[in-house]
Amino acid sequence: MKVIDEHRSFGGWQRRYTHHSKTCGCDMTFALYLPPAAEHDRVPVVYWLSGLTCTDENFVNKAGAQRVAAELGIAIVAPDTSPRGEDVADEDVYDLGQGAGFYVNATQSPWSTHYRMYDYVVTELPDLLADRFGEQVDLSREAIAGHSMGGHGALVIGLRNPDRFAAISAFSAICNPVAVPWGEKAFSTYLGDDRKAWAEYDASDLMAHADHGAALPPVLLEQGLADGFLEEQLKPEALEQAAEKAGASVEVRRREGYDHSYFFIATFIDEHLRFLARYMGV
Ligand SMILES: N[C@@H](CCC(=O)N[C@@H](CSC=O)C(=O)NCC(=O)O)C(=O)O
Repeated sequence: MKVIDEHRSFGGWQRRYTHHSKTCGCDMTFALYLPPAAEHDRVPVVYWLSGLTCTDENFVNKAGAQRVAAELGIAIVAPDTSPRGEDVADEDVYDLGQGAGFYVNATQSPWSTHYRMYDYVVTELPDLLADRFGEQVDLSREAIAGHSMGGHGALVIGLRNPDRFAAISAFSAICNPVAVPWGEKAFSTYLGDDRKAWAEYDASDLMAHADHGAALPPVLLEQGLADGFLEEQLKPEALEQAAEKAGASVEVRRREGYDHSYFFIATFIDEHLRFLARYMGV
């Protein structure tokens, strides 16, 4: 593993790392913010999953999360959004291929060779953190967050691993991907035609069929009402209905005038990190 960039930030360190991923079969990049508290204590970890077209850098450079992460004493790890490289399958569109991994384990050729973002985020990345940063981060206190495609990833990963993740934060999330164009396109390409396989990666479906909704991690979902993707792609109402059916805790905050951009995320990221921190015992 190599450090490829580092900056002092609010008394801590914002770094980028590259490493070979066995799961994805290529080099992967991730960003890690370590707050000043990590110099003397093991701090809880928030995973941030970004959206379509993003790398590990968008959140780090645009969300302005470091100030409150430093204050609360939490680490934030932000992986890239897909495997990358010349040998990695791709499409010349923004919503499929590199930059659009959708946090699934692909089963269809040629995607299944490298596109294993679910396993990368759930297993390989935490194992790497435990191995390399075991004195700085406390992996018994984890929470997960994300935006748009990454909001979908955070919801699915959090809901499928309720014993691991204390809480879930999502901005402008794709809440019901099996029922919207972005999700239908990605899932039919990566997972094939069997819609039963799709349901394992649909937050609303997972929540609606949960045995014990009250045992799921609490969700805070932030949604701008001037978001151009809201009607066609995001469907927060499907998650709310599923939560009601399951008895799960989902709070959707609808914000007049806010769009899909990082200006929206930057406005409310402090509240979301405080929400996650509370459930991680900070
Ligand atoms: N057609 C647009 C769409 C790309 C876009 O809006 N990406 C969002 C995430 S959308 C859902 O996953 C994003 O976060 N962009 C990066 C940013 O820094 O704003 C396009 O190609 O631009």
